[in-house]
Amino acid sequence: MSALLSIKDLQKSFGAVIVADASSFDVAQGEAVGILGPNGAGKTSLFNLITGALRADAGTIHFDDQDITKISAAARCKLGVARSFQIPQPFAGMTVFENALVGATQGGGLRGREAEVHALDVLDETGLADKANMRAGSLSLLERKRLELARALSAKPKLLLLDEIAGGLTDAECGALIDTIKRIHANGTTIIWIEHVVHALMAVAERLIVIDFGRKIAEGEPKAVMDSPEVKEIYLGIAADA
Ligand SMILES: Nc1ncnc2c1ncn2[C@@H]1O[C@H](COP(=O)(O)OP(=O)(O)OP(=O)(O)O)[C@@H](O)[C@H]1O
Repeated sequence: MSALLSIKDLQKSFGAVIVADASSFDVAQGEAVGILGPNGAGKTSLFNLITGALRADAGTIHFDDQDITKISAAARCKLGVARSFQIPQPFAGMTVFENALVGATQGGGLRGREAEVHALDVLDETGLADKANMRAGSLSLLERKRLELARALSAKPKLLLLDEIAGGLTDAECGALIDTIKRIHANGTTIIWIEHVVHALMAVAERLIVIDFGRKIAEGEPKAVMDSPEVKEIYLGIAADA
C-alpha cells in the first residue's frame, strides 16, 4: 500500500513545551491507525499540525503526493483532510442537515442538489437521518459525537482524523459508534484515531502509535504495542520490571 500521509521529522514547541519532537510516520491509503498517549503528550497538536491549524517549526507533511507543510487549513481540507474535534463544535443554531451541508459545500466543494444528497447520505451513514431537522444545539452527547463525524465526512475526506470521539459515552453508545467507524473504514476512508478509550481503538485500529512528550515511543501491531514494557511503563504508569 502506498502512503497517503507521510510525516517526516516534524517539530513543534510552545516555548519549553515540545508537542512534536522529530515525529516521523506514514499512514497507508485505506489504513486505520490509532494514536495513544498520556494527557498533554501532543496528540491533538499533531492533528492541528496535519490539518494546518498549527504551523510546524520544522519537518514536512506530505499528503496524497503533495507537500502540504505550508499550505492553509482550507486548502488541506479541499485536498481531503478532515477532522472531528474532541469537544464537539457544531453550528449550534443550525439544523443537523445544515451542519452537514456546510461541510459538503465548503469542504467537499459540492453544489446544489449534489451537496444536499451527499449531506443526507452522510447523515444516513452516521445514524443521524432521523435528526436531520433538529437544531444541533439540542442533540445528546452521542448525537453530537455523531454530528462531529458527519461534519467531517460531509467534506468527502480521503483522510479522516478522529479526536477522542468515544470519550464520555456509555458502553452501548461506544459500541454503536465503533460499528459506525468500522463501516466508514470498510468503505475505504483512511482513518487516524486519537483515543483514550483503548478497547474502542483496539476494535478498529490496524496499527497503533504511542506518543509521549511529542515523541513516538512505540508503533506497530496493536496488541504487541499494548503489551510492550515501554508502553506499560510510560503510558499506563506500570514499571517495566514490575
Ligand atoms: N496553542 C497552544 N499554546 C500553548 N501551549 C499549547 C497550545 N496547544 C497545546 N499546548 C500545550 O501542549 C501540550 C500538548 O497539548 P495537546 O492538546 O496536543 O495534548 P494531548 O496529547 O492532545 O492531550 P489530551 O489527551 O489531554 O487531549 C499541553 O501541555 C498543552 O497545554
